[in-house]
Amino acid sequence: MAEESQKWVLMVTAQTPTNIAVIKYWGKRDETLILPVNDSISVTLDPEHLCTTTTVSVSPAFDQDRMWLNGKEISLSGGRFQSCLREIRSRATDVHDKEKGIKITKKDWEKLNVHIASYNNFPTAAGLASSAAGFACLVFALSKLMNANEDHSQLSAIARRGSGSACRSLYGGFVKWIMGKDEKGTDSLAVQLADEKHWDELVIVIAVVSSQQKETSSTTGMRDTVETSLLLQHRAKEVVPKRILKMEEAIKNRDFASFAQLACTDSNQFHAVCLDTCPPIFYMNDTSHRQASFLNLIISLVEKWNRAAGTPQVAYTFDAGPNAVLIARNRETAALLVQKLLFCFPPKSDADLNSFVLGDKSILKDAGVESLEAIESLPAPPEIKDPSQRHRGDVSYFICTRPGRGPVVLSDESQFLLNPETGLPK
Ligand SMILES: Nc1ncnc2c1ncn2[C@@H]1O[C@H](COP(=O)(O)OP(=O)(O)OP(=O)(O)O)[C@@H](O)[C@H]1O
Ligand SMILES: C[C@@](O)(CCOP(=O)(O)OP(=O)(O)O)CC(=O)O
Repeated sequence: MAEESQKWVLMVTAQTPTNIAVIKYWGKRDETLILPVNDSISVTLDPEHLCTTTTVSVSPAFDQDRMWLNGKEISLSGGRFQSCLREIRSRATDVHDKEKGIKITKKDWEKLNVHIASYNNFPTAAGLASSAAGFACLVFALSKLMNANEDHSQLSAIARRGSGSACRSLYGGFVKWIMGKDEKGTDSLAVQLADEKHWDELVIVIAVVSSQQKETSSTTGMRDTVETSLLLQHRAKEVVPKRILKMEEAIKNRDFASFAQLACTDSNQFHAVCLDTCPPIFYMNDTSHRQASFLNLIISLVEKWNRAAGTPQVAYTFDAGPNAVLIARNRETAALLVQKLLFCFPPKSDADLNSFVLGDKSILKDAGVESLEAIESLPAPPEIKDPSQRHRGDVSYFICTRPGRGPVVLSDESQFLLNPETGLPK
């Protein structure tokens, strides 16, 4: 270790995307190792719009491991954080920073403490996969700091110990989490099926209904499901294995009809499995009649539209919360989708369009909706039964995004979350 001073601080900052499952992970066969009961497939979302940024740092001056999440110090004592830290430390190798004159040997890493600061540019624990982006980013950044020469699949198996879905955020594009067979979980890891450029016409629109933290966490929910649902056993054994093969084919061939049909059916079955749990879990209409009508409307709109068009235009999928994720086959369809959504779910009258539609705002231009007045004069979608009923304010905001890239290291110091001199939050 650099003997002369205790002052040095070495740090790495990384940025990692979230992902949305199109074949869902729900249920563990091993709670501690986080081993799933079935394979799953996801699309990585563009980190330009939704991402986690994490700075990790090391210094002989740090007297314990510490972490700040979204500016607030949190405890690292939980088993999931401890597993990730332990697994990465055990793979650390020698680090030599010639510029700073710092040498850290493999053995030193056992004694050195780390400081971690992380920031999600979207709501945490609200069903937008913050744990996925968060743990993927933590593991990726630590692997760079500690020079753990593992490939992304090996890192994904470590991120899995933080949160199952996190393993899929180690890659961009289209990703499969292979459940694996090994009791120790060494083969339960993510692989990339295709990168984000393979199918870059897809446009993803997320309708955020509630940014509040949800009532039943995924972890507790899926534990109850494994214990009580017979439907889950059927799903994991009979349904998902076949669906995974079909979804891989659909992605490979950019076959949107098949992709959409599989994604919608799988989301619906995931929620059926939640209902089949004792006590039942209502992720899709958790808190209010308002939310239930939002979901009915969105699903029936997409289903009717797809049927009328003769082939699917849009896929929907819902995770462990009421937010809707809609995947449009191309930009043209996405513009139509945005028009229909804005007609049905206009913002409150005092809203500002700029904070109502986030992410890739250029879709608004394509949709011809560049002002609040334009939303008011949109034509009623033919799929809607009662055009006089507009559900004003039911959607908090929309995020327009697309399939995106995997983790990257950031070199711009202005994006670092820790002070390079002190290793404390900026
Ligand atoms: N940036 C981050 N770095 C490390 N851990 C994080 C980060 N963001 C969130 N987490 C962890 O994930 C937890 C939230 O996970 P949870 O599964 O409840 O919500 P979510 O991931 O946002 O929603 P969902 O999994 O349903 O999509 C936080 O309490 C924290 O432990
Ligand atoms: C509905 C899901 O989003 C469930 C995600 O569950 P988590 O990965 O959050 O659960 P833990 O492994 O217990 O941390 C479906 C999916 O992402 O595949």
